[in-house]
Amino acid sequence: MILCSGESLIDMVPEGASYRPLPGGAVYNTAIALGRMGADTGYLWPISRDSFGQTLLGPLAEAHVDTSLCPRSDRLTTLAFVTLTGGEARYSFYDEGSAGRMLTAEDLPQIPDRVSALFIGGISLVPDPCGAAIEALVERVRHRIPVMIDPNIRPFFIQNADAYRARLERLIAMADLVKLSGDDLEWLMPDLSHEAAAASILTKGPRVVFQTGGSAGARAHWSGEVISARAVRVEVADTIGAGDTFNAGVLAALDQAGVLSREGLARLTPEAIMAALSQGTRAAAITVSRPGANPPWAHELAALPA
Ligand SMILES: OC[C@H]1O[C@](O)(CO)[C@@H](O)[C@@H]1O
Repeated sequence: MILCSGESLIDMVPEGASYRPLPGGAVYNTAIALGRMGADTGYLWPISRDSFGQTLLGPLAEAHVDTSLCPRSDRLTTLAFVTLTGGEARYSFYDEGSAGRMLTAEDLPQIPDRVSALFIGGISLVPDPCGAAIEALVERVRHRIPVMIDPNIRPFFIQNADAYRARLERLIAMADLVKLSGDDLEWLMPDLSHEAAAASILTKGPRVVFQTGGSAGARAHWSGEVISARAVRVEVADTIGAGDTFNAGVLAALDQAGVLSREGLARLTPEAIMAALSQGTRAAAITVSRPGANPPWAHELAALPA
């Protein structure tokens, strides 16, 4: 089971003069996308007992995502108010004292043996105590199973840039797979080109660094090689959840290829990486073609022309 641990929240997406509440959160979106693609998926994050908590549980159940490891909380669900400029999304987060933000390492459940990979990322890596809790989780499992991280950096959310940078450095050094967008790479290494920054991250420990570039497609930096995939051309509704869905495509494809394990990643092939890039970009194309983070089901992915 691929376990996803990180924020779920409600995206308040502009609609006319008002907002439409839609389930979201980077890691939640990845869990939903994995479940919809048919991968054996679990989710670990505090779920509020408020009505938005119920709203978040519905899609997880529909996508057959195992939520038995999710602690329940009397604190509120995080909200993200979204501004859209030509489909490009920006976020303002309301997470002070929320169910997710207040997760501590002591709240973490025992991780069962059936968990075969861990995916982390998003704004939950930024503040404490939840950021420290995720770090503790990674330390507990990383010797047994592969870890993928997508920091999905939201600069306005970061209050202590030095502490966050230090945390990302530790997490990237512990991770096997890293995904970064062009914006993430610019934030991390403003003096380098995206290519050079991604290649440099590869030297910090991960086996593969995935670099996404929106309509320019995606690349994988691996063992001295760069493997590229073109983006699928679609009419963009908004970019919410594109990277999150890409991550799920990558993980699902590596899982299907039987290489999503510590030993498996040691025998990665260019073909397996290409299949991962292709599934990631195809899945992301469907998500951007519709409002909010609404990842594709397996049949929708299969129906997308090559
Ligand atoms: O998690 C932070 C934000 O990023 C998204 O996941 C999109 O990538 C949104 O659903 C959420 O508001």
